[in-house]
This record gives sequence, structure tokens and C-alpha cells, in this order.
Amino acid sequence: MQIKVPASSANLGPGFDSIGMAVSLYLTLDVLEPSDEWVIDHDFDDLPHDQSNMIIDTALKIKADLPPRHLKMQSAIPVAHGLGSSSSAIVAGIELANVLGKLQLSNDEKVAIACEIEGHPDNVAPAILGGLVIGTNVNGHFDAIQAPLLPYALAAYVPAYNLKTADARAALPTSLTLKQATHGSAIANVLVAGLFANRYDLVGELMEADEFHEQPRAKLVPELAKIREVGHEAGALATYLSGAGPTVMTIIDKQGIPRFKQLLLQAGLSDPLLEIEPDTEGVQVID
Ligand SMILES: Nc1ncnc2c1ncn2[C@@H]1O[C@H](COP(=O)(O)OP(=O)(O)OP(=O)(O)O)[C@@H](O)[C@H]1O
Ligand SMILES: N[C@@H](CCO)C(=O)O
Repeated sequence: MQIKVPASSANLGPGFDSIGMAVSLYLTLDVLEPSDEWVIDHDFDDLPHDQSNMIIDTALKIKADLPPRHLKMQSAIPVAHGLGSSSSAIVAGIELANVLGKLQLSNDEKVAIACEIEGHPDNVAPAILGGLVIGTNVNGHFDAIQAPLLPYALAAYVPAYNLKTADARAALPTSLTLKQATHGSAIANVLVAGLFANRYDLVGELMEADEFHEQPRAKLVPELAKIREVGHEAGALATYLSGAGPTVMTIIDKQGIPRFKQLLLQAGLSDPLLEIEPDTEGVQVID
């Protein structure tokens, strides 16, 4: 049996901690034979192989008496790069507990558990449900709603350096004035309206008008402004900081990507550019 979880790109500009999109980079978890102890094979130098691994730890948080298994994890999701690697690991762990423990969790239950662990829904909810998801917690419970998918391809510029989410969050101000918060949320509200109304003439501009997190993080990811400028030149819909960064995501027509890539190289931006697309399935279990 294999569990397959997509990566996710959070925020989409002003949707800080509430909007995210599943994308076509995947973590796969092969559930192999029973074992005396939990063991997980993978090629990541910095991730544990025992039950302290986030995937197993998550599964055991949900069902502590799961019988140990030999697991094999492969992942194309760069760790600590703003593509939701930790959320994909959490979602894999939830699904592992679900299938081994025969829990028959609904999608809503999986989203609630994942949000409880991660703290916000913008990566975990799309990794579970697929597509573009908008969610939050209110009155002690999490709600997540799927929005229409953007009819565009994606180009993820992935700088070599890591940026831990905790460090990128530490760069944010601890409070905003009422005026700042009101305007920031008004931009996000109109963005959401634009997404549901397929008003891409507005969506691109609003996605690039975040007032919550991109400016304070720009010093940590100096490539953002230049990539956005190149995106405009290449006719992209919008460029935003993916999650906590350092990946910078550009939403663009597939045919426009070769020119975008060429313009980036001309501007001295030569880190890998991953040509991906939105994932529509979310987590899957393959027998
Ligand atoms: N495949 C994995 N298996 C086990 N643990 C993982 C895996 N991927 C990530 N992690 C854990 O998640 C941590 C990285 O989480 P972090 O929130 O900093 O980055 P991210 O999830 O990649 O980025 P973002 O939340 O901005 O999209 C790693 O240090 C590791 O502890
Ligand atoms: N919304 C989160 C995503 C990363 O967990 C952030 O930008 O910090």
C-alpha cells in the first residue's frame, strides 16, 4: 500500500495562514511489512529514521497502539522551502493512522486533526482535499472551503538556502494597527471574491498586494521583488512568496514559462525553476 500526498503552496499573497493550493510535487509513503520497531527509510540526511520522524510521530499521536511497520518515504518536496513539506508529512501520518488503525476518518476529520497539529489550515487542508482551499478556525473548530482552481500553470523558483517557517514567522511584526489590519483583510476579502467569480483581471493585482507578511519577509528572500518584476515582463498572472519562503511562486500560462525562465536567467536568477501545476486529488491511498 502506498500513501501519496501533494506539496502545497500557502498564502497566495494576502491569504496569510488561510489560503493554500495543492501542487504537483509529491511525498510517497510505502507501507511495508510489520516490524519489531518503527523504521522509515528515506534519503534525507536531516530527517530521523525512527519513530521520532514527523510522519510516524503524527500517526502515533492519533493512535498510540498502532503496530510498528517498516516504511519507505520518497519525496520531491524540498524541506524548509515554503512548499509545505511538514504539512505533507503530517498528512501522511494522519493517513497512515487512518489506514493501519481502520479509523475511517472523513475528510473533515482529517482536516480538523491536521489543523490542530499544524496550527493553521493553509498547507494541510489543500494537501488533504486537493485544489485551492480557503480555511480558518472559528469558535474552536476549523472550516475549509474549496475554491475554483486557477486555470494556470505554476513556476516555483526554489532558492538553494533553507528557511524554517519558525524563522520566517519571527520576522513578522507582533501587532498591526486597526487601519492596517482592516486594509490587509479587505484586500484578502476581495481576492477571495475574485477567485470565486473567476475575475482573473483582479486576482493577479490583489495577490501581489499582501500587507501581512511579504514585506517583512522580503529581506529574508531578496529574490521576490526581482522575480515579480520579471513575471510582469513575461505576462504572468501573479508572483508571491510561497508559504514562509524561500520558494517564490509564479502563476503563469504554461506557454509563457520558457520565456519567463529565459528572462530570469538574464536577470541573474539561476536557481531551479520547477514547472508544476495545481494538484486536484489531495492525499491518496493506492493499493
Ligand atoms: N518528509 C518528511 N518527513 C519527516 N519530517 C519532515 C518531512 N518533511 C519535513 N519534515 C519536518 O518539517 C520541518 C520543516 O518544516 P517547516 O515548516 O520549517 O518547512 P516547510 O513545511 O517545508 O515550509 P512551509 O511551511 O513554509 O511551506 C523539517 O525540519 C522536518 O522536521
Ligand atoms: N502561512 C504560513 C505558511 C507556512 O507554514 C506562513 O506564511 O508562515
